[in-house]
Amino acid sequence: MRNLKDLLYKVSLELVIGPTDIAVSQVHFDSRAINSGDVFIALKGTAVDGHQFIEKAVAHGAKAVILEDLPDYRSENVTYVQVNSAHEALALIGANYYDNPSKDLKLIGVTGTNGKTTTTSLLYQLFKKLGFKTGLISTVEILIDGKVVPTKHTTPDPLTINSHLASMRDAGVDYCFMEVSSHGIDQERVTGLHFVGGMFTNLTHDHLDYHNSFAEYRDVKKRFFDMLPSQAFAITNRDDKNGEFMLQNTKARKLGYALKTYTDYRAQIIENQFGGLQLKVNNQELWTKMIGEFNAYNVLAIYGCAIELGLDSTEVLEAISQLDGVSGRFQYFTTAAQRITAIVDYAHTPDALKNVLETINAIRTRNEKLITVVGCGGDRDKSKRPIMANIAASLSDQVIFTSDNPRTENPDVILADMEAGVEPIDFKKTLTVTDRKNAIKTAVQMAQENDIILIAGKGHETYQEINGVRLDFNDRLIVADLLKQLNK
Ligand SMILES: CC(=O)N[C@H]1[C@@H](OP(=O)(O)OP(=O)(O)OC[C@H]2O[C@@H](n3ccc(=O)[nH]c3=O)[C@H](O)[C@@H]2O)O[C@H](CO)[C@@H](O)[C@@H]1O[C@H](C)C(=O)N[C@@H](C)C(=O)N[C@H](CCC(=O)O)C(=O)O
Ligand SMILES: Nc1ncnc2c1ncn2[C@@H]1O[C@H](COP(=O)(O)OP(=O)(O)OP(=O)(O)O)[C@@H](O)[C@H]1O
Ligand SMILES: N[C@H](CCC[C@H](N)C(=O)O)C(=O)O
Ligand SMILES: [Mg+2]
Repeated sequence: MRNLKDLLYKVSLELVIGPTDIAVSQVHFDSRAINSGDVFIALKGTAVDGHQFIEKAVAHGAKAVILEDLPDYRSENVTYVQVNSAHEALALIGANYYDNPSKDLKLIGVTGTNGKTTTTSLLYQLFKKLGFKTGLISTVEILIDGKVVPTKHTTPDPLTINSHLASMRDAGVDYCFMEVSSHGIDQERVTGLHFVGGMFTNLTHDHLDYHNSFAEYRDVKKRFFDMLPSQAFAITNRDDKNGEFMLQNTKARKLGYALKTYTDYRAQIIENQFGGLQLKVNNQELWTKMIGEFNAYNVLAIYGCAIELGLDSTEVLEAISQLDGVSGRFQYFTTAAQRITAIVDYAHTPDALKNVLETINAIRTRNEKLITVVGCGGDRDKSKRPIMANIAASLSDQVIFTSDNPRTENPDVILADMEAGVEPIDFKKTLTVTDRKNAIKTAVQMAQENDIILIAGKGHETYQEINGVRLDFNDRLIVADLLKQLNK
C-alpha cells in the first residue's frame, strides 16, 4: 500500500476534493485495469479522452482519481485531484510510486530520429564489457544486467519505465541507457526522471503525422535537453543542423561530436568497408565492426559519452573494437556457394534508407546488383512513403516494394502511395509484391552470384501487423532459410 499524499509529492495541484492522507494500492491510467483501492489517472489521449472512463474506474473500486476536468457527478468516497497536466502528474506519481529509482543509478537518455537503438545498445554492450552492471531501455528490448524483458514501445509509459528502473536498482545496476522518443517527450513519459546525461543523434523526417510539422518535431526533441539538470552533460551531433539548437536553453554541460565540424569529440574515417570502420578518434586509432559513415557517428557518440562518464580513453577504445553489431541493424547473411549477401536493416525513415543504400554503394564493387526490398508502415506518417520509394529506386539496381506493418491500412493503398514517388526513369527497376515473404523470395530468386539484397524497414521485429493483428514474422529467419536452401 502507498499513501496518496506521498504519491502526489511534487505534483502541482489545482484543486483537491476529499482526503489525501489515505492508503491506496496500485496506480493505473487504464480504467480496465482498476481494482479496489487503486488510483485512476484520466489522460486525454490521442484517440479518446480518459475522463470518459472515470465513472467506470470508480465502479471498479478506484479510491482516488487524478484528472484535469472535474466531472459533474462525483462519488463521496473518492478523492478527486485536479491537476493542470495529467500526463505530467502520471510521470511524477510513477516516479514516487517506485521511490524515484532513477536517482539511484546513472541514467543516460538518447534522442534523435535515427540511431537511438544502435547507440544505447552499443553503450549497454560497452559498459557490460568494462565490468559494470548495466541496464537498457530500447525499441528492441529492455535489459536488466542481462535479463531480457520484452517491450512494445521505444520509450514506455512512466509506470513501466519506473518499474524497470526499480528492478535495475534492486539488481545493483550502475548505468542505464535509455531511448527517448519524441512521443515519449511529448507525452511526458520521461518527465521527473533524473538523467546524468543526454545525447542527440540527428534530426530528419519522421513522425510528421503526429507532430504536424518539422519545427514542432524539432521543438519537442529540444524539450528533453531543456529539462536536463546543471550537473548533467548534453552531447549532440554538431554535423547535424539542429545539434546546437538542441542545447540553446539547457542547463547541462554542452558538448559536441562530429566528423566534419571542429568540436569536443572528433573522428575521421580512415577506412570504410564491409569488415568495419577504421577511425581516428581525437587522434587515437579505433577499429570497429560497425559499418558505414552513420555508424562512425554512433561509435563516436558512445566514445564521448563513456569519457564524460569518467572512463579511461584507451580502455574504452579497446572495448569498442570488440563490440558486435545490434540485432536487425545492418545485420548480414551470406551464402558460401553463390556469395550472395543479404542485409537486414531497420531503415524506416528516408534518411536511414538513404544512409544504408549509400553505405552499400560506397563499399561494393560495381559489378554486382543491389536489390532492395522495402515497404512503409501503415497508420504512420504517410508523407515519407513516396520519398522512401524514390530513394530506394534511385539508389538500387532493382527494387521490390512490399508491405511493412500495414496495421489497419490496406497494404495496396500504402504501396500505391510509395509507387507515386518513383521517377519515371527508375520505373523499370521496380516491382511490387504485396506479401513480404514472397517479396523476399523474389529477391533471392533474382539474385545472382555476388549480388547484394537489402531488406529494409523491419530489422529486429518478430511480427508483422496486418489488419490490426500481429502475426509471427521475421525477415532474418526468412532470408537465412532461403539462402540456406540455395546452398544445398
Ligand atoms: C499515439 C500514441 O503515442 N499513443 C500512446 C498513448 O495512447 P493514447 O493517448 O493514444 O490513448 P487513447 O487510446 O487515446 O486513450 C486515452 C486514455 O484512455 C484510457 N482508456 C481507454 C479505454 C478504456 O476503456 N479505458 C481507459 O481508461 C487509456 O488507457 C488512455 O490512458 O499512450 C499509451 C500509453 O503510454 C501508449 O501505449 C500509446 O501508444 C500507442 C499504442 C502507439 O502506437 N504509440 C507509438 C506511435 C509510439 O509511442 N511510438 C514511440 C516512438 C517510436 C520510435 O520512433 O521509436 C515509442 O516511444 O514507442
Ligand atoms: N546515426 C545514424 N544516422 C542515420 N541513420 C542511422 C544512424 N544509426 C542508424 N541509422 C539507420 O537507422 C536505422 C534505425 O536505427 P536505430 O534503430 O538505431 O534508430 P532508432 O532511433 O532507435 O529508431 P526508432 O525511432 O525506430 O527507435 C538503422 O537500421 C540504420 O539504417
Ligand atoms: N518506432 C517506429 C517503428 C517503425 C517500424 C516500421 N517497421 C513500421 O512499422 O513502420 C515507429 O513507430 O514509427
Ligand atoms: Mg529505437
